[in-house]
Amino acid sequence: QNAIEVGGNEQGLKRTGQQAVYHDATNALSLVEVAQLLNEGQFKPLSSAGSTGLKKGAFWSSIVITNTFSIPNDIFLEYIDHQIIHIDLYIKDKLSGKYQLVHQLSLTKPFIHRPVRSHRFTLPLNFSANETQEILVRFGSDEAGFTYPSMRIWTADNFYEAQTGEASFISFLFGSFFLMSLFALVAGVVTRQEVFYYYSIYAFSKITCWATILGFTHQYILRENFHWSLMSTSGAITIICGLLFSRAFLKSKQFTPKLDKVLLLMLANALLLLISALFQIKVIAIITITVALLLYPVLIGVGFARWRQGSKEAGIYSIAWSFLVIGLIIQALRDLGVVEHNFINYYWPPAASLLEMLTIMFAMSMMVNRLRKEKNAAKASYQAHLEQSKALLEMEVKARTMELEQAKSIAEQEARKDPLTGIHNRRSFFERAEERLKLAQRSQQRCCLFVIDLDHFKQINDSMGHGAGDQALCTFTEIVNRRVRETDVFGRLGGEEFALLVTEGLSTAKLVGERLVSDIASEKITVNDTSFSISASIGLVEVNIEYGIELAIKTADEAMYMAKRSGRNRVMIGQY
Ligand SMILES: Nc1nc2c(ncn2[C@@H]2O[C@H](COP(=O)(O)OP(=O)(O)OP(=O)(O)O)[C@@H](O)[C@H]2O)c(=O)[nH]1
Repeated sequence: QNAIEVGGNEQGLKRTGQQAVYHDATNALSLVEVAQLLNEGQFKPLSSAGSTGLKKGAFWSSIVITNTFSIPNDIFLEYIDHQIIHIDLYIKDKLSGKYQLVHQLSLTKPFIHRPVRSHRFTLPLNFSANETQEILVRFGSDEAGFTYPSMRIWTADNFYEAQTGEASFISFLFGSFFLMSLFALVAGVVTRQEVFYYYSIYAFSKITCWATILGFTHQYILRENFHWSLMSTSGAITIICGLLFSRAFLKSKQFTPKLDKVLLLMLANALLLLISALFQIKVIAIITITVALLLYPVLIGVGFARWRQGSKEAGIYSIAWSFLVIGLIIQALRDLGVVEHNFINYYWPPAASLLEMLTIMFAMSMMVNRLRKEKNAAKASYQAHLEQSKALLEMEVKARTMELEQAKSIAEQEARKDPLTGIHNRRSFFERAEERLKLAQRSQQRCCLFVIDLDHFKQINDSMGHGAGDQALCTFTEIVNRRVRETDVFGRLGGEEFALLVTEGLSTAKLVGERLVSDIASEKITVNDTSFSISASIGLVEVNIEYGIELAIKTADEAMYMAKRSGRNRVMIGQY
């Protein structure tokens, strides 16, 4: 077997390689038996690239290393993947020719037992000047597991320097997850959108998941009691959080109910993974985690379906989830030994996870923007609706007020009218007459007042009936109305007694009165084929405006009675 030459500046670029590997599928071979197999030439190059794939038992690797340095050299062998259950390292004793156990590292042991405090298994070897050491390494897992039977070769100083660089990258990764989790939590409190809380928990679960898978939980938190099942547990929690977040963000239950059923199945599978991890049932854990990861692309489909329905942010979500799925596919290809392990495919899954979270954050900012726009639009439409209702209400109030005013004015007019004849009633006559007298006083006009009473009206009622009496009253009103002018005030004082105020001097008024008497007497009234005529007695007085209307009425009334006494059907002038 060719020796690997190491110098004083090894930077982890050289590997112990997989040139001489033996698979002990029974996991029962002793060190002596394995050394025998090596001597018999049973150690062969590994057929797959890097990883052994999911296999039971242990893998043994034979390595020969020569220190080309002419002084002693401290060399570190670093296992290339995050975790393995057991690594045992044996060195051939130069005197006895037998292999002797030098390091026994195990994931189940407290972290403190590791000879190098690193999250990946690292085994130190001391070489004297130009020394060659024959090494056997046993890579073991309790049941079936992935193994990369190769290790990076470092000189101690370079190893610690590289660790510092890696720590910066990890700090950035976890710091970003933490900030996103915190930011989403605040956004949840502010917006009251439960999707932000899901995102916050999901982002936080990524920290616990990657910290556990990459070995930091063992290094810093659970130093005493770490178990492989914690990796599955943290993975299950992240898958559950991711599914819960996705269902809330994509609203799959509402808009893609069929695909949502698949998501529920995925949730059930993730729960089974969680339970099998908690109860440390490795076979079910491996099956369920494989199913979970194989079904991950379904979420890209749900996002795509929602995007087709018009949700832009769901499209961005699909892109984000694609980053994660591509990362996981690369990891799977590496784990299965299809592609060679390298630094990029080692860190791509957590980096893709960060890229996924950042992209989803962007999708959520789009969602918030959309919600804000929708809220503003709803507010504007509500405002418009409110203003429209207000305008309608104002119009309604105006119309109602107008109707009321009209009704009021009609009622007022009605209140002033005599219901039978339609002329002013007593109260209205007095109001109008007073107004008229004031006007006349201002324009120095003369006014005369008639008090008119129908003659023997009781007889009409008694002989022809009340209806005929009413008819006579109406006909009488019409006759007077024909004679009155706009400036005159004509009203019914009560019963068959009327008053008429005219803006005329006494002589003209007397003529008017006589014409009225003759008009009334000459009018024939026909009720039920029976014709009859009426007559009226009129008392006339020239109004002394200073004395007011009441006294004028009284005086004219007396004159009217004089006319009655003098034989009726005539005009008599009264004196104050
Ligand atoms: N049909 C009718 N009759 C009325 C109305 N108002 C009052 N009367 C009647 O008018 C009559 C007035 O009668 P009297 O006061 O005795 O006077 P008269 O019969 O006209 O006699 P002289 O005035 O002396 O000519 C009464 O019979 C009242 O009932 C009315 O609105 N309609």
